[in-house]
Amino acid sequence: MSDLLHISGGPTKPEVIAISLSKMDLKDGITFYDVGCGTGAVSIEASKIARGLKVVAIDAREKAIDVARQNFRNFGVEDVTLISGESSESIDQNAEIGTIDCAFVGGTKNISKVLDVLYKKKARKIVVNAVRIETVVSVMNKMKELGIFSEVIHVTITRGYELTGETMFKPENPVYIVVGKLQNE
Ligand SMILES: C[S@@+](CC[C@H](N)C(=O)[O-])C[C@H]1O[C@@H](n2cnc3c(N)ncnc32)[C@H](O)[C@@H]1O
Repeated sequence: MSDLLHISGGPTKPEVIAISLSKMDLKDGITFYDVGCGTGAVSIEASKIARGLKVVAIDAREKAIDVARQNFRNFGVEDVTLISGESSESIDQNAEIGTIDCAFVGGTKNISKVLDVLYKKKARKIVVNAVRIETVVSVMNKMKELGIFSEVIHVTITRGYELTGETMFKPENPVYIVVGKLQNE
């Protein structure tokens, strides 16, 4: 198996991906949006959970799209549409977008507009990762305004590493996971 190609800002830590995806109830054949996909690591893990996942991966950085494309090829993610652009505009303008079952939002620029557009497209489950407290508060407030706020989780990971033949632990930056779902979910 190839190593995942990295890019600045990514990949999302595997433990954070695991918790985020556990909130989505992924099932075979559903449509999964990776908003601010970076390396594509989240879509790759989601594809391991649900066979036949239809992935739509969006990033505003051309470099991220190139890296994600290579990672998808290397990890055998086949049913994937890559979109280069600002996600609030790309999702809104893409007339072909049908159902959005689950959306993972790892890139929070213009987050209020992104949430508006995901709500407009009736995304059933939305999971946002954020690291800045101001972003967390605005995501929570926006989800409450839309009537979709479900829960917020603060995740800290402390990873062991070897030091002089023994084991020390080093904390990584905390991540907040904000979950939104449509009322009937
Ligand atoms: C923290 S990185 C995402 C990491 C990714 N989940 C991974 O595992 O590699 C955030 C990414 O979101 C993108 N991004 C942020 N806001 C965006 C937006 N509104 N539309 C499209 N891409 C966005 C950035 O270009 C960046 O590549």
